[in-house]
Amino acid sequence: MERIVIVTGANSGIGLALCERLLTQDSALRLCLACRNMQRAEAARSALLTSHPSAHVDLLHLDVGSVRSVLSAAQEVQARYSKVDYLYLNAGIMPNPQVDLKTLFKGLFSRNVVHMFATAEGLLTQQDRVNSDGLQEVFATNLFGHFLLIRELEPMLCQADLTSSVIWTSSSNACRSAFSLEDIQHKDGKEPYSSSKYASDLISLALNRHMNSQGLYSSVVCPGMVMTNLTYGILPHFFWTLIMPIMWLIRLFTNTFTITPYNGAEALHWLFLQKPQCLDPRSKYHSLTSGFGKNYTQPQKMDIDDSLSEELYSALIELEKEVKRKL
Ligand SMILES: NC(=O)C1=CN([C@@H]2O[C@H](COP(=O)(O)OP(=O)(O)OC[C@H]3O[C@@H](n4cnc5c(N)ncnc54)[C@H](OP(=O)(O)O)[C@@H]3O)[C@@H](O)[C@H]2O)C=CC1
Ligand SMILES: CC(C)CCC[C@@H](C)[C@H]1CC[C@H]2C3=C(CC[C@]12C)[C@@]1(C)CCC(=O)C[C@@H]1CC3
Repeated sequence: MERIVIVTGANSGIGLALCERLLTQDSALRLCLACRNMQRAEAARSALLTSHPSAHVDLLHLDVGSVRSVLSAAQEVQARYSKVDYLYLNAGIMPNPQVDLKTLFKGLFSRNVVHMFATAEGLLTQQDRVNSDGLQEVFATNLFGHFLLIRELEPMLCQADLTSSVIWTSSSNACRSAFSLEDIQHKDGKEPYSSSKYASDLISLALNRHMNSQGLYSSVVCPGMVMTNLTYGILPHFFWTLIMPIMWLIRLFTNTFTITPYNGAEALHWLFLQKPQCLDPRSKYHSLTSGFGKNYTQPQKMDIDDSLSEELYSALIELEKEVKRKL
């Protein structure tokens, strides 16, 4: 039977590289690029069809940061397909990032240097804003829109005698200290990105608890440090060009500098090949690249607990009711 794969944020970076890899793996699958900008989506589709002329590539308009858009995209999916086998929740933003240069230079000469380059913990802040649904934009895009999408697609993901995989592109920057149950949208802090990624780790665990019995399995991935539009937004372009040789050098000391979108998509691709029932709901699957350029996937236990994940799950269900009431 034809497998249906939906990828959010598929028009660039890791999402687009994943699409390329999936089509190389299985040219018979039906790939749906779920994007907010249809011009960019069309360009991505053309690029994919150039390398895979007989592939089935559909486009879906989806702005994950907008409740209305998520609801209508979910309806469109139900009208087009009879089921969804893989749902890659990959779209993400990091608006107005700022690097704390003092922490960076201190870190460079400390024992924590490898950890700092791997996670950027304490190194990055962002300026968030409220979107037209009255939600914090980073939370709405990176977490809540995707959560709503899963909820709306439940009948498509939970089919009798079939399993489905929901795969979140999380991050090594997901940090427990950035997340608070009292402020799930991270209105009051300066690390909304880190908070939203930690929340996705928690939600994945809760989804497994609630949905495994219906055939839905959720996993989280860390693609490593990848050069994409998102990372190019952190420092000026010329600076990245200047330090690029240093980046390749850093790879000799940490396997988390995957650098290219192709390498970053390694774990996302690897999960496509696994039986979802055999995966560990408490592990994050990391894309890693060795100093010699060899790609591999490694699971690492996450710093998450059941009660926190359950409380966040309930909070999101409540928020879902609230936003739907307001429509
Ligand atoms: N690059 C890195 O080092 C790392 C990235 N990640 C995560 O990987 C994922 C992919 O990012 P990456 O490839 O790096 O960066 P890109 O900016 O290249 O890709 C992000 C994608 O998400 C899309 N997107 C953003 N907002 C929305 C929205 N509201 N609705 C629909 N699509 C949206 C973008 O579309 P558009 O082109 O229209 O903006 C784009 O296609 C993100 O979740 C990111 O957090 C995690 C760890 C490390
Ligand atoms: C080479 C150095 C002299 C300068 C680079 C320092 C920082 C800009 C980077 C060090 C670790 C990086 C990192 C990310 C962004 C760029 C760094 C902070 C991410 C936060 C990008 C998005 C993620 O989800 C995780 C990445 C972790 C590592």
